[in-house]
Amino acid sequence: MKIGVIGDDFTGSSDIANTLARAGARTIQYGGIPDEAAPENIDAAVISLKTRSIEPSDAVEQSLAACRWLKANGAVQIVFKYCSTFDSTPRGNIGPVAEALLAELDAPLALVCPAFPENGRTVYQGHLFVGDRLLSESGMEKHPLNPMTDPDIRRWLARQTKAKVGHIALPIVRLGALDRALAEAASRGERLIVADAVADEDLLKLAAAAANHRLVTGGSAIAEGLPRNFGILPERAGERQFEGAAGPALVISGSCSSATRRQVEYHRARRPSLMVDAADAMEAEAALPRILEFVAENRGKVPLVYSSADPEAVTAAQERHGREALAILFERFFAELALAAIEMGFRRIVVAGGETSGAVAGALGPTAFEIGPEIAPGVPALLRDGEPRLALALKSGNFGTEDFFERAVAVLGGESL
Ligand SMILES: Nc1ncnc2c1ncn2[C@@H]1O[C@H](COP(=O)(O)OP(=O)(O)O)[C@@H](O)[C@H]1O
Ligand SMILES: O=C(O)[C@@H](O)C(=O)COP(=O)(O)O
Repeated sequence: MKIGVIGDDFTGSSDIANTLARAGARTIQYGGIPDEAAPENIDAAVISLKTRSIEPSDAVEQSLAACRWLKANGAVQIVFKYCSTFDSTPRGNIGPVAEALLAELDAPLALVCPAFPENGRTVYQGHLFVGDRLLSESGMEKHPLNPMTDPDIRRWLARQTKAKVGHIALPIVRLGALDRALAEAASRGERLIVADAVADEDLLKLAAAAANHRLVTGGSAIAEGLPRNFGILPERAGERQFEGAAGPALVISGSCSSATRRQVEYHRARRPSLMVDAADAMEAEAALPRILEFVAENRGKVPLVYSSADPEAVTAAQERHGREALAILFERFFAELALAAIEMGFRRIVVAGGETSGAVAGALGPTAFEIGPEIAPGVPALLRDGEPRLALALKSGNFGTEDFFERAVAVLGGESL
């Protein structure tokens, strides 16, 4: 293995696994730190953690354990994957984890590259944009767990870490003067270097400049250019084949992002759909049988079960029940629902929401996933080739077009779009 990735949530991990596979790297994605050794013939392994919204000290501990497993399995370069909208709070966890990984890898510095131009996330003058809006005016300022209220990534990151934060501006990236800029940053004692990037070409230049870096941090798009540093070329991506899984499909949505709420509306207008509210999540034992009955009745019709709600409803529910307590209850509820549906014979599962996906994937236990075709930018189909064989699409809240759920169900069944 050449590249070892530590992902801070499950959907983000499948996003970067997809990018690496597209770039020609033979990639495997693990749910958690595996018990066994990595296969000999892979180029990249992605360990999906669920560390985005936990205590910083826990996130550091788990990330270091993942880093050690990857190093022990031959990884030459470690990538710390976080969200392209830099999802974190003033306490972390991006800063504390990045700082701990720098120390673990004895690395002088690392790039900080959240930009993901294909999905509209760009960094300019150290500020993160989503489309033509600053991050803090993009809807992310109302995220249920990590409201992103400051678009200046340098300032936001500096609140999270003692490591000195630097910045490389777009003209330096474009002029190809990166080696010198990085050497100067190191001489100033800067350790986490926020890099401007507004197009894929910028990220390719940054990836080339990071060829000898032990640690790279960022969203998935920085990974497009990393395999070629090891002589791995995109042509191999054509070798990917995917049969998918046969069997009924279920869609679960715990994301409250605006893109997911549009997807829920689209699906609701066409397919059987049922909303789960805070009271259901709190009384899961009573609510689950009713919801499973709905799922069973609609087997074969791609039923949707969702808790996605608008920001006002989310805030009201959080004020009543507590933000974290409620998040945990919904996540546990959806994980149980997914397991019960699999027990009932469902074989294609689509989940919207990073934390929600992490909870569902976590309930499947330590698992290795094969990376299938891309359903939407940043979202691959995944296959668990165990007993039973399952096809999954685990979608970041913000990704995908309106009709994502039905597209996903088709791809998971082995159809090409
Ligand atoms: N109706 C709701 N009210 C409050 N919190 C909710 C509601 N529905 C889902 N949640 C919680 O909000 C969080 C959404 O995060 P996540 O699943 O990562 O979605 P995204 O990918 O959009 O960030 C989860 O922890 C989920 O349990
Ligand atoms: O980088 C991204 O935007 C995604 O890969 C990602 O991390 C998604 O996180 P959620 O929106 O919380 O699913």
